[in-house]
Amino acid sequence: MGMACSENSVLKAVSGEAGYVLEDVPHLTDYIPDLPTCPNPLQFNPAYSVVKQYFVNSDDTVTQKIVVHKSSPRGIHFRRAGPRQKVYFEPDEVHACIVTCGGLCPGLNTVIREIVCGLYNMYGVNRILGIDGGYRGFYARNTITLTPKVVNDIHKRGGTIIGTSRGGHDTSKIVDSIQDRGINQVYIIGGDGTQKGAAVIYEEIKRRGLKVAVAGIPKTIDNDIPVIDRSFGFDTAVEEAQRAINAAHVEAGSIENGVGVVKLMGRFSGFIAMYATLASRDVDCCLIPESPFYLEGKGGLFEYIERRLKENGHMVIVMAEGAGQDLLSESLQSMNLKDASGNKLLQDVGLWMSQRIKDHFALQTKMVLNLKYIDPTYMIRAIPGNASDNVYCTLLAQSAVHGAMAGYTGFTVGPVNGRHAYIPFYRVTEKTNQVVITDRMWARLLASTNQPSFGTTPKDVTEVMKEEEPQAPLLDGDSCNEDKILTKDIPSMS
Ligand SMILES: Nc1ncnc2c1ncn2[C@@H]1O[C@H](COP(=O)(O)OP(=O)(O)OP(=O)(O)O)[C@@H](O)[C@H]1O
Ligand SMILES: O=P(O)(O)OC[C@H]1O[C@](O)(CO)[C@@H](O)[C@@H]1O
Ligand SMILES: [Mg+2]
Repeated sequence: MGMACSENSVLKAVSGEAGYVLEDVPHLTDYIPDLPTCPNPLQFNPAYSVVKQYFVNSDDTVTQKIVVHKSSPRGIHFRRAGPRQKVYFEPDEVHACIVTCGGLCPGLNTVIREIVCGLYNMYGVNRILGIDGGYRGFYARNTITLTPKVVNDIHKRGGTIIGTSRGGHDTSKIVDSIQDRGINQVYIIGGDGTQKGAAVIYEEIKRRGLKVAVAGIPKTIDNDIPVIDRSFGFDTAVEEAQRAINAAHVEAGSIENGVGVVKLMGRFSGFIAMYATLASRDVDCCLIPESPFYLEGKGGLFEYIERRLKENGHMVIVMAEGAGQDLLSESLQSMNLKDASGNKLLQDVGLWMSQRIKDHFALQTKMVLNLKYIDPTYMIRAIPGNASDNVYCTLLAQSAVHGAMAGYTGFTVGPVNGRHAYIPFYRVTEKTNQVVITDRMWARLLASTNQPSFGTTPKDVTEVMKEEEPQAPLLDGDSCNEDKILTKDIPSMS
């Protein structure tokens, strides 16, 4: 049973006792009845034969909310990812393709590698194509044949061996190409825009009644995709950012009144800047889009820089690229440029800020200032995934493969409170996660940097808390995953 929800997608929800809700993902049998099944070939695989209860129980679900109160309803759950006893594709029937879209991210090649190896080694599938250069590659480019041999070493390289792009999403041309090539499993790796694109591809495939499974693997270096615990590549990016912050610290500490400014990625969310700052401990000020700040006057950034230099002789500032964009557009003429996907192009806040700091010290103070600006933006994402991201990418890829083989479609995969789950597209595209500045993680950061609150007084924080979380006190990271949008509309189906 389902009900209409946003755009064309149908909310497949099942409710149980004590406020339990399963937000399920679509299945090919929802629109193609009587599809034949066959036993999962994994049960004959010697590597897995020793594993007790290797197959996921068909009732297993993963809870979205891990912190609950005695009287809380059980809340939203997602279907647990993993291999099923029955599959809906014979191995030699499968013709899979993989596409990567949006910006680069460490671990992209690992996901590609593990989809290919998972399909080959676990399910005996040997027809897999890479779509060259993102969505437009479906209809504008030749495909790339992917085998375990071709992908063997690619996890050691940054980037994506099949290329990526922004823009160029023409749904009907893409689905025509899927149909013409006889593709029946589509693995789509990309960020929020890509997952929106995957959702419309799934809708069109369903409309045409095709036996084609569409699986999304969420990617974003900014770690701003809701529901999932974290996105792959984020850990690697934070680690790589340490090198830039170290360099800024060494430079600043070696010269009179040295200031190191480091700009990191994060258009709308400051997760990379926040985690890189917390990890480093050398940072005196972290500026993110979620936390407004100002430059001049009492309690402003310039006053803080002067004070830190007088106290300590040097300082390091880390900024997310989306921080202070309001200040920038006030002083520069706003350009309003967009990339091919329609994302707003930001102006270089790091350069602008560095110049403003230099001007302030030259014109308003008698202090010497030595400022070094470091912009490692692309260096933190054009590298291979680290060990932890590589393991994570393997699980994501295998979860996607198990899901598609089991006939699920129109889903994205990811860990929810540590367990991999199949999540409906709308859940990961309906909003973007941001750092919650009333959360304990941001408080930890402020305690570590000692930066000013820039007018965010305890009173303001209390007000925000009253509005945002009526009864939940500061739960670590929990408020990032709060969801208030669809749950109230779900009808009871018990
Ligand atoms: N609403 C949408 N419907 C269909 N396709 C979309 C939509 N939004 C974006 N796309 C397509 O998805 C692809 C990737 O989008 P985008 O460039 O915004 O990157 P992304 O997936 O959000 O990743 P990131 O932001 O991490 O770089 C593009 O080809 C774009 O045309
Ligand atoms: O310069 P590009 O390739 O468009 O990508 C830049 C953007 O991609 C992101 O990393 C998102 O993936 C943003 O943080 C950043 O602004
Ligand atoms: Mg995006």
